[in-house]
Amino acid sequence: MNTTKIVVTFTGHNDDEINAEIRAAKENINDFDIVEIRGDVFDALNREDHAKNVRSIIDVFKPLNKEIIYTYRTAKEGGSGSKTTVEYEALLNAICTLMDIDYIDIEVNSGDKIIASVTKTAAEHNVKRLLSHHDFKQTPDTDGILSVFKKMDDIGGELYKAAFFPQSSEDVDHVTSAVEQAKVLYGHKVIGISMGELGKETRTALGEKSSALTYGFIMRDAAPGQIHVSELRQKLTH
Ligand SMILES: O=C1C[C@@](O)(C(=O)O)C[C@@H](O)[C@@H]1O
Repeated sequence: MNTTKIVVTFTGHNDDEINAEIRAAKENINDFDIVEIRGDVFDALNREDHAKNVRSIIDVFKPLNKEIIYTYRTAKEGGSGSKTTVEYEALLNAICTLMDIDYIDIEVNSGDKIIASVTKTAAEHNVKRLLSHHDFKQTPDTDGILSVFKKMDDIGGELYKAAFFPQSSEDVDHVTSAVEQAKVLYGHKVIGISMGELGKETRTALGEKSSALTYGFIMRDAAPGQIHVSELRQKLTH
């Protein structure tokens, strides 16, 4: 049986875009299990408006039994977030404290101090940790990817996600074999993504090579190679 959960990534910047995404997601309600809110797209907004947008998405989808991931993807890791490390830490702590979310995405390269601080706040508010690592330029070999998952396991969290950009089909294979081996070591908490056209197969992998989560879009892709959630559901069901 396939156990990969489908995440829909929301990237709307303003009320109109967010409402359009909410409408489209409600029309495809069976095609995803989790909503990812990308807080970095609200970077131009003040704190109140950022919070209002996050809450407006949570308020629709929690009652519909969808889990929520809050992600603030920094520019260093391919997002549009330009907050300083101090602001990043404060934002993640505030979100864990104030919002009814299930998972907080923590970039493992953000440093021990931030990870420890967000870990403490997340535990106090029953929020699970999704540790993440992204490289939009290249892909290490299988051992290199396994060392990223090992670092995550040394820190500890409920989900470990690593996303890389492939230059060749061998790079894609490095991701799938690392996922397969990391699952043996750490269980069904590993997510491996090879981005772009070349890596699309990693988003619909089944069986031993499957990830705990796969990320897709409802209106527009949030990362190269993302697939519409309806296609993900179809591919993962058949
Ligand atoms: O890390 C990930 C995965 C992702 O980058 C992707 O390739 O689908 C999309 C992001 O929104 C998410 O936080």
